[in-house]
This record gives sequence, C-alpha cells and structure tokens, in this order.
Amino acid sequence: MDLQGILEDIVTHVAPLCRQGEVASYIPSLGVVSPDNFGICVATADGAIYGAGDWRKPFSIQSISKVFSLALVMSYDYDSIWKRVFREPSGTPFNSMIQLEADRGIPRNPFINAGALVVTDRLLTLTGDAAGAVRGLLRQEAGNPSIDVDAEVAASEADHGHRNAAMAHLLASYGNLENPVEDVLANYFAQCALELCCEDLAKAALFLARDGVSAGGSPFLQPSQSKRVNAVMLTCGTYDAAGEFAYRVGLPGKSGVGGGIVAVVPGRCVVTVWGPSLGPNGNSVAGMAALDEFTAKTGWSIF
Ligand SMILES: NC(=O)CC[C@H](N)C(=O)O
Repeated sequence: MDLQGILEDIVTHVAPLCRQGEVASYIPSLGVVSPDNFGICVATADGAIYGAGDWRKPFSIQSISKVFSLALVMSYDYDSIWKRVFREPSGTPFNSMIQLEADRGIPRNPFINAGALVVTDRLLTLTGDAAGAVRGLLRQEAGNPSIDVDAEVAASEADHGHRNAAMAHLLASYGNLENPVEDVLANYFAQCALELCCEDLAKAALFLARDGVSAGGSPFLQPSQSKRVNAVMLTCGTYDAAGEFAYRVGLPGKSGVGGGIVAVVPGRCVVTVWGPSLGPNGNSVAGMAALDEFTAKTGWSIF
C-alpha cells in the first residue's frame, strides 16, 4: 500500500475544509493560530514514519494530554483511579459540569475536563509534578527532549479558566481532590499547553498500538491496560461526538481544542492529524474528515 501517497491525497482533499468551523478562541492564545494549517502523520508499530502537510509544525495538544496522564496514572496504580472517575460516555461537551453534581462529584469519564482534573490530581500525588510527568513521557516516547509547555498558552488558559476552576472546586467539595485546587489547575493547564507536532505525537502514542510496549521496548502499560485506554478513547475520546467519530472513523481517538486528533489502529499504527478549525463538539473538522478518508482507503479500522 502506498501510505505516503494516501496521506498526500488526504492533505489535498481536506484543504477546502480547513476553513469550516472555528478556531478555539475561549483560550485567547489558541485563537491566533491559522486555520489553514493541516498535517497528518502515521507512525507504524514497526517504526516507519509517514507524513504530509504541516506534520512537523508544533501545536497545542490540549485534551490529547489526557490520554497520557491517564496512562501514567494506570502505570503506577493499575486501576484504582476508577474509584474516583467513571468510564461511561457523557454525551455532553468536554467542559460540561451538569452531571457532576448529580453524580456526587464522580466525573463520567477521564476525558471530559472534570475527569481529567481528577486524573491530574492523582498524578500530582503520585509524582509531585503531574505536568512534568506527562512532558517526560512525551519526550521519552517521541525521542525529542525539546518537547515543552507553551507557557503563554498555559497562562492564557489560567486567565480564562473560570469553568475549570469551578469544576475543581466542586470536585473538592465532594472530597474528590487530594491536592489544593490551585495546584491541580496549574498542572492541568500546563499539560494541556504542551506543544508537539503530528510526528512527535504519533511516536509518543505508539505504545497504545503496541499493547503498552514503550519506544524503548519495555512494557509501559500491561496489554490489558492498553486495551482499556483504547476502549475509553473509543467511547469517550471525542465527547458528545464519540458516536459520530466511531461511525465515521472506526478507531479509538482523542481530540483536543488545539485541533489535533490522535487515532490508534491497535497492532498496526498511530495516525495523528492537526487542523485548528473545530466543529460544534470541539473536534477538528478537517481532522475528522482526514481520518474518515484514511480508514476508508486503508481499511484499517477496528471494525
Ligand atoms: N477539549 C479540550 O481540548 C479542552 C482542553 C482545555 N485545556 C480546557 O480545559 O478547556
């Protein structure tokens, strides 16, 4: 199969979609990114890399960081995190808190913001530096020591972070935070503001296509844990569009409001896309279309 040719065709086909939807501007520093960027990369389980478009331009990974914080917590704790967060699709936007009170402070899943705050809190207890732990994992798996937090994006989110702060306080009121609200928020904003390109992100997530085996060849997650992270990505990774994503793409995936999406083909590869303009559910319009075309052309879906 001519993977490189498929990626180049996809870049051409999705270009007209790059201006559909809107670049996230509720975090002002994200709003300045041009919607005309589009990149795609495939990293295969046996080490080959293919890329097209803006696949080497760094972008803010935002909620994609939630996959890595969850994987890290599971690597330390096996599965005790599930006492503090459910693993059911919420059917609500990523920043919704409507269910949090009804569910007495237990977030529906680790990929909506409320659940991710709980995971970051646990990682902070386990490591003393949750954002640093996520950064360390990304650097190690991508083999790129220059991966870092964009401090301006983190500060921009903190300045406009009333909703996440409200959620963190509600979690704390139910006794579902172990650390001070301010520390959890600072770590969460920093992990979301990590900057990576499609290539680094595809390499960093490859353990999810390799039954938990890290880039260095040692087990990072157990195979059953890797399966579980993928399962939660499939059911919850794109929020209230998880059904649509599964229908169109047919892969576990995780999006971020920076316009990135990571999708995993277990046993075979990771595909990353980046197009900053988002649809109504906070997922990249061009990115979704690209992944739809990718699985249609390659036949690489889990279904
Ligand atoms: N969906 C996302 O990427 C949201 C992440 C963003 N940092 C927020 O908390 O709002």
